[in-house]
Amino acid sequence: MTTFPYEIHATDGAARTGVLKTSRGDIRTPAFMPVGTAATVKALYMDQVRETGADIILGNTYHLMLRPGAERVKRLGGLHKFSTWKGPMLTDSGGFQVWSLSKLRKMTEEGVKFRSHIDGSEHNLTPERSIEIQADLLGADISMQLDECTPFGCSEAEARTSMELSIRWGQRSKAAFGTRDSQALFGIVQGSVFENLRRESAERLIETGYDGYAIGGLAVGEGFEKMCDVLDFTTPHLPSERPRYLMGVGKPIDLVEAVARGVDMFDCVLPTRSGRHGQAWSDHGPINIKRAEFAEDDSPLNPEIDCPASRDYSKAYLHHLFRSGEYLSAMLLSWHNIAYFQHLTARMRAAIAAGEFEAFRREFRGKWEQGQA
Ligand SMILES: CC1(C)O[C@H]2[C@@H](O1)[C@@]1(COC(C)(C)O1)O[C@@H]2CNc1nc2cc3nc(N)[nH]c(=O)c3cc2[nH]1
Repeated sequence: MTTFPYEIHATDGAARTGVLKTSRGDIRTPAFMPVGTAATVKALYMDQVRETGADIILGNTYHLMLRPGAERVKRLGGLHKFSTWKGPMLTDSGGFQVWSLSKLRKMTEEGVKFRSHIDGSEHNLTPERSIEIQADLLGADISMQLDECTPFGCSEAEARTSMELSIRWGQRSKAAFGTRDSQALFGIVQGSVFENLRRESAERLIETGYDGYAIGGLAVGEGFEKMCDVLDFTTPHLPSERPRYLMGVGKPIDLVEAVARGVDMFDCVLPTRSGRHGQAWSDHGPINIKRAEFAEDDSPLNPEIDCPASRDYSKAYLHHLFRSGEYLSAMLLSWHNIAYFQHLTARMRAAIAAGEFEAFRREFRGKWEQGQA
C-alpha cells in the first residue's frame, strides 16, 4: 500500500498543521473539503472553488453510481476530467448515503442491496464494488472503505456488531484496493459513543493498515457535547503520523473544537446547502440574509475574506436577490460560505504554526457564544 506522505509542520497541544502530499497536489491541513456530491460543488464553478483556497473536494459513490453511472463517468475520462476539478478528490464509499437516502435496502454480510431513490432501480453495493467504483471508475485520489455508519442511540451490543462488520468490510475493501502507486485508502472508525468500542475499532483498523483514518458514526444527531466526548477518547488511539478525517462535520465551532482534539480533515454540506437557503456563516454563527434587517444594510458579508461574494456585494443586494428568487442568490451565498470555511481553516493553520491555537480557540468561542446569545 503506497501511502501519501503526510508532513506535520507544527503541533500546538493536540492540534496539528501540515501537508498531505498527493499526486494531484498538496492538501494543507487542517483542511475543509467542499462537498461535490453529483460531480459539482452546487452553484459554484470549479475555478471559484479553487480560488476559495480549497485543495480537495469530496465526491459520492452513491450519487454517481446511480446517475450518471460509474461506468459512464469512466468512459468520459473519470471524475476529474468529467467535472474539470484538477486537484485531489476524496470519495465517500456509499454506505452512509444508502442509509440516509435510499428507502428500500437489505443488509447482508456480502453488502447492501438497495433501490435507487431516483428511479427505483435495484443496486448491490459490496466492499469490492465500492472500491471498483471509487478507485477504478471515478478515479478518486482517496477512497473510503465501505462501512456501516452505526445509527446514534443504538445499544452497545448493536454498536459492536456494526463496528465488527465495518472492520470486516474494511479488510475486504483493502484487499480489493490492493497496492496502488498514486491512490490512497482510508479506514473508518466506528463504535458509536462507546469508548471501548472506539478504541477497539481504531486498534483493529491499524492492524489492517490504511493511509488515513476517518472517524465515522458522528454528525448523526448525537449533538456537540457527545461528539467532543467521542473525539476525546478516539483520536488519541489513531496513528499521529497519518491524517485523521472527521466525516460530515460540521459547523464552524465543530471544526475548531475538533482541530483542538487532533482532527485534520473535514467535509460537510452545510456551507452550500445552507447558502442556498439564505444562511451566511461567520465566526458569530449564521445570519439569514432574507431577514428584513438586511434590506438596507449596504455592508458586505465579510471584507476580510478575499472572495468577491464576501467583499464586493452588499447584504441589501443579497437580501434583494433572495427575496426575488434570483439564481445569483444561491450562487453568491454558497460561494461566500465555502470561502468562509476555507478562511477559517487557513486561520487555524496559521495559529497552530505560530503556537497560538489556544488563543485563537478562546477568541473564536467568545465570538461564537456572543453570536448565539
Ligand atoms: C444526509 C446528509 C445529506 O448528509 C449530511 C447531512 O445530511 C447531515 C444531516 O444533518 C447534519 C449533521 C447537518 O448533516 O448529516 C450528514 C453529515 N453527517 C455525516 N456524514 C457522514 C458520512 C459518513 N460516511 C461514511 N462512509 N461513514 C460514516 O460513518 C459517515 C458518517 C457521517 N456523518
